[in-house]
Amino acid sequence: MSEQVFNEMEKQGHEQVIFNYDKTTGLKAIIAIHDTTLGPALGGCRMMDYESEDDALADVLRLSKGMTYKCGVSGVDYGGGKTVIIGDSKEKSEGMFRALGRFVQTIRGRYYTGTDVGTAPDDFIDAMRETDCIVGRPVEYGGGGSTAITTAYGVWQGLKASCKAKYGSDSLRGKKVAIQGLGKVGRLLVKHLIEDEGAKVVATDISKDAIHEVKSEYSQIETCKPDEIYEVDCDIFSPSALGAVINDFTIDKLNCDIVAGSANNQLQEDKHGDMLFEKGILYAPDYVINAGGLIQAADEVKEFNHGRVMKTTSKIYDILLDIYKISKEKQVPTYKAANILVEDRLDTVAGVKKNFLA
Ligand SMILES: NC(=O)c1ccc[n+]([C@@H]2O[C@H](COP(=O)([O-])OP(=O)(O)OC[C@H]3O[C@@H](n4cnc5c(N)ncnc54)[C@H](O)[C@@H]3O)[C@@H](O)[C@H]2O)c1
Repeated sequence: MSEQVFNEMEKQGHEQVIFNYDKTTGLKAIIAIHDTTLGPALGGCRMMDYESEDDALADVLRLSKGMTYKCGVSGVDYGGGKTVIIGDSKEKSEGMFRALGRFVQTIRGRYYTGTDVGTAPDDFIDAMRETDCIVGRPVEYGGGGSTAITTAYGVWQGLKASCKAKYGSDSLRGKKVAIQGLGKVGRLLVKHLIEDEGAKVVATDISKDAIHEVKSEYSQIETCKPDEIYEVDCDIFSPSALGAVINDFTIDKLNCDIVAGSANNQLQEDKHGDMLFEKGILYAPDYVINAGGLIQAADEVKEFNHGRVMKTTSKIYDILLDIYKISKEKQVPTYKAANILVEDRLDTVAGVKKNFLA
């Protein structure tokens, strides 16, 4: 087992993997720190009933590496980390999160964590009793509140940059955007598109209530059935519900010039990013365009400031333009261009840091 772990760490470039077991609560948590070139590692804590410890380890290694790229591209001074708790999220307890807090504290500021799938901001109130290294805190505890506002703002900026790259102008006036999912982020995106841009919106959701609520505010939007959204004749398809929506079954249905939305892991596999590129559909890499929430969480490490968060989030516009430029110059799909941008930043910062002792 340990040989396997080291092989994987070497292959994926991890710095540290910590196995934590608390004998009082039975907490089993793995913390992975991928890369701290840019600063302390940052990444949420996922709680899942993994089928095996190997599955949990594979997940934490994959997710922590992903955080290095997400932090790197967003311009924040943090590296990639992640925690997984092995267990049923219905069986959470104060003790478990206090124990997690104590383990995180032992890493002494090299890693900050917070909520992810299976955990909620309130769980970390217990962890905060034992550690200073918690982000995504409830507002009463110095947190920034819902990240949906920042995320939707960043997605809006990303849509504008994508239009600039594709059509030469960043105006969305008259552009048709097909939105999949009218949840916390999707409905705020509708607001930006209608009120700030004068765009046309076609939207769908599996929840009739969600559609009704958004329609009652913006009667001008069109709606369609959930499985019809891929085929809508539009300028931009904006996934804002689920992952893996760009896949073998949907890709030929797409009738858009741009794919740009908030959902995580939109490409089922990398090859689907290659296919979008070959079809001439501009893809805004998901971890870049949806980085607003991460930027907000990172800001909490110092002292949350809404204005600063929005300012940093607005840079998603320029970052995407840089990625599109690399993609065009090197003739590589945009998801690969984003990785090139991050790796260049890591090399530069590592170089600067080793030049002399500051
Ligand atoms: N909230 C954030 O700050 C944030 C940050 C980064 C990424 N994301 C990602 O953005 C996406 C949206 O986030 P959210 O916070 O709005 O989530 P949410 O749960 O509030 O909303 C998701 C919406 O999608 C709908 N939906 C589910 N399956 C659907 C389907 N098959 N077709 C159409 N609609 C469907 C749901 O009914 C719900 O209304 C998620 O993928 C999330 O992981 C969110």
